Amino acid sequence: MTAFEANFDGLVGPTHNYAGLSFGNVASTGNQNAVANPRLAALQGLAKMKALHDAGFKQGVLAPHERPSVASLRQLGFGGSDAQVIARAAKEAPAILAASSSASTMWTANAATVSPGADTADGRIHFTPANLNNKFHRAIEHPTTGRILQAMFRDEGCFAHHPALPAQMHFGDEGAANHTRFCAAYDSPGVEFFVYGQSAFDSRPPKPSRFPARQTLEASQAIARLHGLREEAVVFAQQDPETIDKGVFHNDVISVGNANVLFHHEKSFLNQAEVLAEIARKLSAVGAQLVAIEVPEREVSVEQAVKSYLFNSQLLSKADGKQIIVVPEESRHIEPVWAYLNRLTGSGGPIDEVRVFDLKQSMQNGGGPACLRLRVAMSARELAAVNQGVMMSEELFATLNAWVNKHYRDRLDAADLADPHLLDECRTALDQLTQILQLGSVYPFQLA
Ligand SMILES: NCCC[C@H](NC(=O)CCC(=O)O)C(=O)O
Repeated sequence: MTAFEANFDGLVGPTHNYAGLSFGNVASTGNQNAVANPRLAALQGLAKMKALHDAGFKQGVLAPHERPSVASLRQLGFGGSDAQVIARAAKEAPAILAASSSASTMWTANAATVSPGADTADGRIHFTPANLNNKFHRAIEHPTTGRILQAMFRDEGCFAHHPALPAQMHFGDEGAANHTRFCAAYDSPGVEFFVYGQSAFDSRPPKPSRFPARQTLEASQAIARLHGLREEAVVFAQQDPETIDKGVFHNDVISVGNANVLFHHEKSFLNQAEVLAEIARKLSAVGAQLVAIEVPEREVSVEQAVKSYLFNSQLLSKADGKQIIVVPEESRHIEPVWAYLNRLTGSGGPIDEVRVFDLKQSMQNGGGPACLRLRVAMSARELAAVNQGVMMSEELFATLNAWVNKHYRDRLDAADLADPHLLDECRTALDQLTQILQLGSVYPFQLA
């Protein structure tokens, strides 16, 4: 194989907690004030990374951010020393302190949109960090995310970095969670599939009525322009607004694609038949045959898909050409979903193996296997140009496990967020992490 898809998983940060911050994400609001275990969360994520590395897949690590974000709190008028900033926010605005403390950067499917070099006008891999404009706790991620991505993908001959789109609802962008790429091979031209929740400048198409549509058509179109994608190799589709109202806050909760396969629910997109036909037509022009695996509502309902995160799975291509589906434990516990998975892998189709991971700490905030990873399709030359400090290995796994066990608490609730020591613990840990991952200085406390 001369080309690869590498998965960069978000390492869970030391402040992982359940603050109920994401209206429209039913797991997040449903688990508000549950007690979190940041150490376990990080170890669960690392175990998935290591298992996929051991199975022969290219696996990297994306570093967490400095939290609480003192800079954000200062911007909102909390002053004094760092400890005073936290004490004032805890007293006057605990909800804002909680939002500034979220470890939400673990969900790296929302870190950026990435277009491989085979698709872009200049042949480089293009990255645009997502502005995550719909939620305050996520909107503060992109400046540091951009610095970390640049520290990982430094080689200007291979990688191009754009700033996030304007931080405005018209250009709400949630990154790769709403983006899929189909192809015959990872280093041959593909079709990039952008799924949006609403059009910001056109009021005619239907919109969800209960929950927000986070991604706009106009944001997706801007990314396609910035990355220099060919019109004949791009498909835009609107997510079915009724499913957004049932808790499908990102497209990766209702569909997942890899190579020439699109695994999706019957209720994923508006005008679904036309969308699938357009993907198939554009994909055949680049030499691949779309295999669309559609799960009917009568076999797995949208509600069961949201509870189980069946579609928030990873599809990974094996050397034999078949694909593994990586699902969370919750998929095993919902009977119709597990029965479906068994039929799927026994059907003789492209997906012939299931791997199950316990990611409960992340799942309780609405983040499954697919949310935790950012995909970058690369040639062998591009892969060699990545900062090798972030690539998973036996040694890095052992180092990161020890690092987590040394620095992370095993219990964190809302009251703990007022503890000024938490910021010190986070900074000490991250300072070491940037050395382990060879990132240089990327955090506000390192740049001050
Ligand atoms: N791709 C999965 C993203 C999950 C994320 N959850 C959160 O931010 C919940 C945080 C909290 O409620 O504490 C979100 O909704 O954007």
